[in-house]
This record gives sequence, C-alpha cells and structure tokens, in this order.
Amino acid sequence: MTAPTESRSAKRTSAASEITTPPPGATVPAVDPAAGQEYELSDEVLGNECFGCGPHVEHGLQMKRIGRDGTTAYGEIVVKREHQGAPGLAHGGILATAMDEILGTSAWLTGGRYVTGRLETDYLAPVPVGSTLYLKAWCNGVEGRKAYIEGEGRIGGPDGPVAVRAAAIFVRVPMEHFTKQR
Ligand SMILES: CCCCCCCCCCCC(=O)SCCNC(=O)CCNC(=O)[C@H](O)C(C)(C)COP(=O)(O)OP(=O)(O)OC[C@H]1O[C@@H](n2cnc3c(N)ncnc32)[C@H](O)[C@@H]1OP(=O)(O)O
Repeated sequence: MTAPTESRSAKRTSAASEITTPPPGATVPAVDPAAGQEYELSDEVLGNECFGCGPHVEHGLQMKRIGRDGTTAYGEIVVKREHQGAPGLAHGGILATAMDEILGTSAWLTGGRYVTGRLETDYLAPVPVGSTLYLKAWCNGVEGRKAYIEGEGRIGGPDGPVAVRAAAIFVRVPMEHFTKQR
C-alpha cells in the first residue's frame, strides 16, 4: 500500500498556471489615483446591484472592501446559508465568485475597466457556513490589455489558513463594453 501523499494543489504555493503567470515583459503598476478615489466611493460608483459586492443584494455575497495598499485589495464575506453546496459548507462556485470579486478589485486599482478573461481556483480547505472569508488580491503584472492578478481567502482570521486561492487574467475593456445594447 502506498503512503498518502499531499494533494498537488497543496504542494503548489500559487494558484497561477503558465497561462495566468505574467510574461517576463509585464510591468507591475502603481495604483491609479482615480481608481483609488473610486474605491473609496465604490458603492455609489457601482450603483450597486453587483452579486459580489452590492450591499443590498439579499442573497449576494455583499463583499465588503475593507482596505487597499497600492493595487493590493482586501475584502471580507460572511458565508450565508444561501451560499452552501454540501450541507453546512460553502459552494465552490460561490467561493470562486468571491475570488473573482476581490481579484477584479485589484485589477480595477491598476486603472481602467476590466472583465475576467480567465479564472483559476484552488480549494484547499472547506469553508463553513457562518464563517468569514478574509480576502486579499494583488497584481503580479500588466501586459498590454491583460492584468495578471492573484489572490487568496483565509478562514479563522486574516492570518488564518488559506482555504481558497485564485489566479486570473483580467482584460481591459472600453466603457462601451458595459453600455452597448446586446
Ligand atoms: C472600486 C470598485 C472596484 C470594482 C471592482 C469590480 C470587480 C468585478 C469583478 C467581477 C468581474 C467579472 O465577473 S466580469 C464578467 C465575466 N467576464 C466576461 O463577461 C468577459 C467575457 N469576455 C469578453 O467580453 C471578451 O472575450 C474579452 C473582453 C475578455 C476579450 O475580448 P476582446 O476585447 O475581443 O479581446 P481579445 O483580443 O480576445 O483579448 C485581448 C487579450 O486578452 C487575452 N485573453 C482574452 N481572453 C483570455 C482568456 N480567457 N485567457 C487568456 N487570455 C485571454 C487575449 O489572448 C489577448 O491577448 P494579446 O493577444 O493582446 O496578448
């Protein structure tokens, strides 16, 4: 019988694949001052009917943006009963949504408007209903229209164990992306 081995995702230290790792020429941007200002006003700027961060979206995640440091963004969600998959535990898709929201915030802080092009997620530990997920995301580099963003969600406290981590490519789009009729 072979000894149990650590899972491949637990051995890796980052969620980023080759695709979500920035190429050598990518630059790490400073925070965009206008985006920083918008961050402080984000609820008014966004409306805000967002499933991820709308404060009044009843069954949404109601992610709170709780701080930023350059283009690094911090947030929190409390996992509700409506967010469960297996009994008592957060649904994986919900956790991916939380990561999308915090990673998107970091992309926003680099300046311009971004949409998620690709999102990769590692699930390292179950997240119980009722728990707070402490979120952090940072920018590893920007090349052309692509921002390479990475992040993690911890449980038990901001320095607790990492339960979920993600890496993504966000693609910068013009404002018409959001306003044009489809
Ligand atoms: C304070 C308030 C905060 C506010 C913070 C708000 C946070 C919001 C968080 C939620 C964000 C979302 O969920 S957004 C919703 C989910 N996402 C979407 O709906 C996006 C749907 N997809 C699209 O609209 C399109 O495919 C685009 C815009 C992503 C790309 O189309 P395009 O404009 O024609 O550009 P295209 O040439 O294809 O791609 C541009 C470059 O990106 C690369 N690229 C494009 N897609 C991918 C991909 N999946 N994987 C790898 N790379 C990709 C291309 O190779 C290319 O690289 P190169 O050739 O230049 O090297």
